[in-house]
This record gives sequence, C-alpha cells and structure tokens, in this order.
Amino acid sequence: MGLQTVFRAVIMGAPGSGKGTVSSRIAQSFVLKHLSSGDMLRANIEAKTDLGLLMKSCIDQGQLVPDDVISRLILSSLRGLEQSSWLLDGFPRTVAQAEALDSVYDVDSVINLDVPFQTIRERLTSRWVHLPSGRVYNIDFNPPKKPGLDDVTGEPLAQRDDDSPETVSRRLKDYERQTQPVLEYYRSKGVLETFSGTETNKIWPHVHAFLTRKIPGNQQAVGKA
Ligand SMILES: Nc1nc2c(ncn2[C@@H]2O[C@H](COP(=O)(O)OP(=O)(O)O)[C@@H](O)[C@H]2O)c(=O)[nH]1
Ligand SMILES: Nc1ncnc2c1ncn2[C@@H]1O[C@H](COP(=O)(O)OP(=O)(O)O)[C@@H](O)[C@H]1O
Repeated sequence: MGLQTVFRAVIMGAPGSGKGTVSSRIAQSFVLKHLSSGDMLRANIEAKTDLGLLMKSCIDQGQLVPDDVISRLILSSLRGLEQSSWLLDGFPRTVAQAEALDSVYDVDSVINLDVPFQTIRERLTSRWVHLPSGRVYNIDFNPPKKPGLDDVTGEPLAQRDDDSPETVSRRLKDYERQTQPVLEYYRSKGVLETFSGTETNKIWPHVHAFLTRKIPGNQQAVGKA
C-alpha cells in the first residue's frame, strides 16, 4: 500500500435529491471517476443496445431494472479502475446490489443526500437533460443559457419519460421500500454520512468540506472549490 490510496465512494438519495448535480461538482473538485447508473442505462437506450431495448419500458415506468443486470453493468465498468478513485451515483439501490458491490470492493464513504419528498416532486417536473452527456438542468435552479439547448453542444434537451408526476410518485415509493434499507446497511458498516436540506447550494459546501478531509491531497483539483 502506497502513501496515497484510492477513494471509493457512493452517493445516495431519493430520485431528484441532487445526486447528479452534486456528483458533477465533486468530479470538478476532486480527481475521481463519476459513474452514473442512470446515465449508463439511458446511453444504452439511446444507442439501442440489446440491454437498452430490454430495459427501456422498465425505466420509463419508473421501475428498477433487475439487480443482476445493473450489478453486472456497474461491476464491469469498474473493472480496470482498480487504481482509480471513483464515485458511484445511482448504484447500489437495493441491499442485493450493495452486497454484490461489497463482494468486490470496500466502499470508503457513502454520501447520503436527504431532501424532503415535497421538494423533490417540484424539482423533477422542471428537470431537463442532455441525454448523451447526462448534463442536467432545471428551469428554476440552473436553466440552460439558451432555452431548450445544451450549454456545451447546443443539442436539444429532453424531459425524461420517467419524470411525469405519477411516475415520480412510484419512484419515491420504491425508494422508501427498496433503497432506504441500503442506508441502514451502510450505517451499520460505519461509512454513512448524511447531508440534509432543501437546497443543493447549501448542502454542497458541507459535502465539499467532508470530502476534503477524506480524499488524499493529490486527488484534489487545484483552484476549484
Ligand atoms: N430548485 C432546485 N432545483 C435543484 C436543486 N438542486 C438540484 N436541482 C434540480 O433538481 C433536479 C434533480 O437533480 P439531479 O441532480 O438530477 O438529481 P438526482 O435524480 O438525484 O440525480 C434537476 O433538474 C436539478 O437541476 C436546488 O437546490 N433547487
Ligand atoms: N442501481 C439501479 N438499480 C435498478 N435500476 C436502476 C439503478 N440505477 C438506475 N436504474 C434505473 O434507471 C432509472 C433512472 O435512474 P437515475 O438516473 O439514477 O434516476 P434518479 O436518481 O433521478 O431516479 C431508475 O428509475 C431505474 O429504472
């Protein structure tokens, strides 16, 4: 073991709690690889891969995809990243997934974004995404520079099929039933760190301070906070 080691983290929170938004800030401030399960699944749908075609209706309806499918996808993406720090966003979402991850890697920290469901319902109906990159916008919070277009590529933004109010309700219910037990799982391992609030801009400084303590100095991007 060298002096500097890698840092392996998971970011958790209900759909719409800000995982993607906070993850992109983390990826700007620290040297680590951000892997989003939702982005990977949507990329498969866009590219019409066998996996994407198989999973599309499941995802559009707001249902979780089967544990073995997502576990295989994520664990294979982590292969080759043994020497890198990483942040998993959207995985694990069930205890079975957490156990699958655990069988291969120890997780150093789990960042839990705790945001009231009412706040989330309001946010998700005004979420717009650039599907190819996963960049996420919000009409109120972080609107694109040009309405309806991605800031970087200028390509059109889309609303997610699973962000309709009914589907959001279903996703929040599934979150309580299937994902909250994962928080207990990590709490019992002593790696859970919860950040509560209704605004990402207020939560973010606490996440940043926490990671600054946790992440080896050579993996902190200079001049960015
Ligand atoms: N109004 C408001 N919207 C936010 C805030 N933080 C994130 N959002 C938006 O809420 C939506 C959900 O955030 P996202 O990061 O995609 O959450 P995820 O589903 O947990 O990955 C997106 O449209 C974000 O732009 C906030 O503090 N206030
Ligand atoms: N770990 C996972 N297990 C099962 N399904 C997943 C997982 N990650 C993503 N999905 C599928 O992709 C959808 C979108 O996920 P994600 O982009 O993380 O959205 P959000 O956090 O906004 O719910 C989920 O509703 C689910 O259908």
